[in-house]
Amino acid sequence: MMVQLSDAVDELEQWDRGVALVVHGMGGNFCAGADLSLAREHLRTGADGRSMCALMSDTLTRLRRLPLISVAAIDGAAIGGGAELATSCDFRVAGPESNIRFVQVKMGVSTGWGGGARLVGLVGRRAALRLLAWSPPLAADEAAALGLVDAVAEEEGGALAAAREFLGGVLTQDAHEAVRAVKRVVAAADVPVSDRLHRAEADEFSALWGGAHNRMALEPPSSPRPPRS
Ligand SMILES: CC[C@H](C(=O)O)C(=O)SCCNC(=O)CCNC(=O)[C@H](O)C(C)(C)COP(=O)(O)OP(=O)(O)OC[C@H]1O[C@@H](n2cnc3c(N)ncnc32)[C@H](O)[C@@H]1OP(=O)(O)O
Repeated sequence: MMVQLSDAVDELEQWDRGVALVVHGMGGNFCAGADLSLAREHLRTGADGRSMCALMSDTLTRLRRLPLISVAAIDGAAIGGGAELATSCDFRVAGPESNIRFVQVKMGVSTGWGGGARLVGLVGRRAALRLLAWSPPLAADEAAALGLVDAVAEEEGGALAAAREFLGGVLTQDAHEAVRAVKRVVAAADVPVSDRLHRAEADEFSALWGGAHNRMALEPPSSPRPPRS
């Protein structure tokens, strides 16, 4: 999935007539983060963790810098890397029963895909630290109150339709080139800072990935693991 996402962003970078993008999940959840089976079997060391961060940080940064207005349509769970993916979009629209949870600390790591730095930008320093260090499951209305979610759909399963509605004004006006231009202007504003922060975040992640706490947290649920809350 990570490679597919990167390939999808490659394609979107070539889409010169587009103006908007909605990122959504399938099967009732937005995204459950990294594939835990893959991580258990094939991503065992800090060096593996660094490679994963390099790919995902690059992919999500490129997604964020596309000259398209991007909206994450969040029904169900956006967990771990899924929460980081949600922060890489320009806006988030969530179902009323959705939850966003940064479980990284429970997994024995920090954020590593640039989501920590983006979260500070979205909700501020104190709220970001609370969401990252305590890992509470964040309900849609609380996420909206923090400014992490921009609109809450009327019913669960309705995030995709609500995201389309959210984008309505941008899609109907005859100013595609101008919208792409303002998105490029906004995206350029955070380039030097975000590149430096994402490297530091990947360093923190890879120093912890593959460590004892992380290995235990990656075990299947039947095995002993540290409590999540
Ligand atoms: C690189 C680290 C990165 C980070 O934190 O930065 C990560 O993303 S680590 C991954 C963090 N994600 C999780 O810990 C997700 C754990 N899963 C859940 O909380 C739930 O499964 C949930 C809320 C996504 C869905 O719950 P629901 O009740 O709807 O379904 P099930 O729990 O029965 O799950 C169905 C099926 O999917 C498998 N599953 C879920 N998440 C993952 C995952 N991340 N990787 C691989 N497989 C996953 C789950 O085991 C079930 O499989 P089954 O064979 O049917 O038992």
